Amino acid sequence: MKGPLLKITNLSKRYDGNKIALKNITLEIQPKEFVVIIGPSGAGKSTLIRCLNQLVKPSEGEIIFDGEDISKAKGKKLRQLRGKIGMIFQHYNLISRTNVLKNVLNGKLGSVPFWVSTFGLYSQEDRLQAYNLLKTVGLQDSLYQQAKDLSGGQMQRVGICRALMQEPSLILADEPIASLDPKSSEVVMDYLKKVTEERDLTCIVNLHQVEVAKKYATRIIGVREGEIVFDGTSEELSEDIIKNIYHLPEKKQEVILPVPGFVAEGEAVYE
Ligand SMILES: Nc1ncnc2c1ncn2[C@@H]1O[C@H](COP(=O)(O)OP(=O)(O)OP(=O)(O)O)[C@@H](O)[C@H]1O
Repeated sequence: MKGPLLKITNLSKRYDGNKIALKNITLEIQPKEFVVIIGPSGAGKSTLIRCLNQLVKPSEGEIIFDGEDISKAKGKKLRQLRGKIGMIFQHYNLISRTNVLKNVLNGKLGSVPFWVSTFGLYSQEDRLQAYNLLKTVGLQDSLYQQAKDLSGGQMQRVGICRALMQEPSLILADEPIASLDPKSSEVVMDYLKKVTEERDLTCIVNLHQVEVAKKYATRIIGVREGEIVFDGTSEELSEDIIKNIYHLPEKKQEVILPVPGFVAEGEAVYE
């Protein structure tokens, strides 16, 4: 593909008509990039990722994905574009009382008639594809286990397979390791990086952990208060820049005056 996979121009998001979560974001993402978005809580990372597939409706701006404006797409067109974007969630979003194989096959939902999924009539080819994906992430022995019986790390590996089942060109991962311990986080990130590289996919991941971002990203975007304040490589992300991304404007120190006659709990009163 020639040109960027994503071209975001003047993207803004205002929640409830007033809370500004994104301010005029302009950004291009090239095919095969592994982009990690970092920034403090409330910076707008999730909003940015979710605007890309219209899980959150942008207030202003344009998002050209694969040559088409996804920000204005509706109905069939939107479903078709979303079909090319796999999504991975912090809380996995698996069907807990359904087995691993069926959860992965659900990735096909957008591209098969409803009765195929309702009655579990997936083709042999689809089943084989799901099995091969699960094998890639080391879960070939858990096909018939219910999702609820898996560990968090295993659930997220199923989440990765479900996203890949769509055969997307873009993967969006919204805090994929925020609920995992460091070891499982590493396993999940290793697999995510491996499967996206092997398939030449573009990946955009939101992360809280700067060290993890530096280890995996080909490009890091720092967001602060709805704006991009850094865009560069892991090597370029210096300590000072990290401080700047995570630094919030200093709040005015509130002076708390003692209330006459008030005695705090546990406080001794000396006459
Ligand atoms: N549905 C919503 N309605 C109103 N305000 C929202 C909504 N979702 C997010 N916000 C606000 O928009 C801003 C950006 O939130 P967002 O979740 O995108 O940040 P974030 O960087 O992903 O934070 P975190 O790392 O904590 O998930 C925050 O001030 C948040 O309170």
